[in-house]
Amino acid sequence: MASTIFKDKTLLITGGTGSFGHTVLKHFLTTDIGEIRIFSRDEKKQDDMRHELQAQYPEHYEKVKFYIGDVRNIQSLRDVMPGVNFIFHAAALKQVPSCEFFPMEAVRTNIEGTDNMLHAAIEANVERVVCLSTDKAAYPINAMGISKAMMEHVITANARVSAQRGGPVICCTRYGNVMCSRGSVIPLFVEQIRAGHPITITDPNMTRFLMNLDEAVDLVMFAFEHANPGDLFIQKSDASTIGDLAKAVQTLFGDTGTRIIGTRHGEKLYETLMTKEERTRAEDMGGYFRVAADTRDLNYDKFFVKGQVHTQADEDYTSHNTRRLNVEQTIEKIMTTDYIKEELAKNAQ
Ligand SMILES: O=c1ccn([C@@H]2O[C@H](COP(=O)(O)OP(=O)(O)O[C@H]3O[C@H](CO)[C@H](O)[C@H](O)[C@H]3O)[C@@H](O)[C@H]2O)c(=O)[nH]1
Repeated sequence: MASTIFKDKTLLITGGTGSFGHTVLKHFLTTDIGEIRIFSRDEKKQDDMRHELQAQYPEHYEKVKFYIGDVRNIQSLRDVMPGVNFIFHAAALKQVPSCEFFPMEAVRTNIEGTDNMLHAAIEANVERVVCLSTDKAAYPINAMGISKAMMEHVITANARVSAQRGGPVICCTRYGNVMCSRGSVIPLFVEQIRAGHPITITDPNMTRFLMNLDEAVDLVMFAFEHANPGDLFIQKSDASTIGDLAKAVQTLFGDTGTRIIGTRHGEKLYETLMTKEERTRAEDMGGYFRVAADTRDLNYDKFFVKGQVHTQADEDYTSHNTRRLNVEQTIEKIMTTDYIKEELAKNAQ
């Protein structure tokens, strides 16, 4: 990727050892970017990443610097900030079941951690911050989604203050399920098939937006380039039913039967990427929507205008009403991931 905007600049990725961080490195490491800082808690994951980079990118790996820290600890964020130009904030607790059982942990990492990061970024005069959220934050019903929804509000509030003071441009992205990410359903199906077990389906009629990691990075890059303070960016995404997703995986890896297990804690039948209320302020930008922040202050009286007041659009933008992939198209979509390509290559050996 040619990225002159990043020439000689320093990019910080919080939660940088995860799948998103790996994909950002794949996109940026060989460009003219100056430095990439990986900030995360787990020294083992950092060490693994360091060795991987040394082997894969012998000429570029020294651009990557590792910082142990925790977004819950603002001092560790202050320590990583000097010299940072841009931030991609990916650090989060993102598993629905674990947040359900430990909701305060989600509060500490997703809400307080994001507030800490933004304060440290504002203090350090960073130029731009893009935060990563999830569809589960729209009309949230589980602790993970609720914590991410609050995170989005923390982002909007800090973006407003930062803009007033000429500080960093802070924005947010929201996306659906990243196919084949750690612990997600596609790798689970593949393992079940390999073990000769039937694959476990919660509800064949459930739908999910399907996105690959490159698309997630593209969305973050789009937000980075186009953001006004407080904007929320959403990528238009396709979806499939879990029944069709299961058939797609079985077509590629074999059919060992299916077993219905029922909906898990905190799950929705479908996900919402953009609510009706957000749609009234959304701008269609082709492959993306921009939902502008509400820039009014608390003095509402002065904004009153006569005439029709739009408070909601007709419909939410959901995984039920977006473009629905059939089994063939779902196969094509999941084939875009490195995971599926690598696992099919193993099968061929
Ligand atoms: O054995 C299973 C497990 C899951 N599913 C279904 O498959 C879909 C996807 O499930 P995942 O567990 O892969 O993903 P979730 O939608 O539950 O979301 C989880 O995985 C996402 C990966 O993109 C994010 O990490 C998110 O935060 C995390 O909670 C859901 O409809 C789920 O009901 C099954 O049919 N059978």
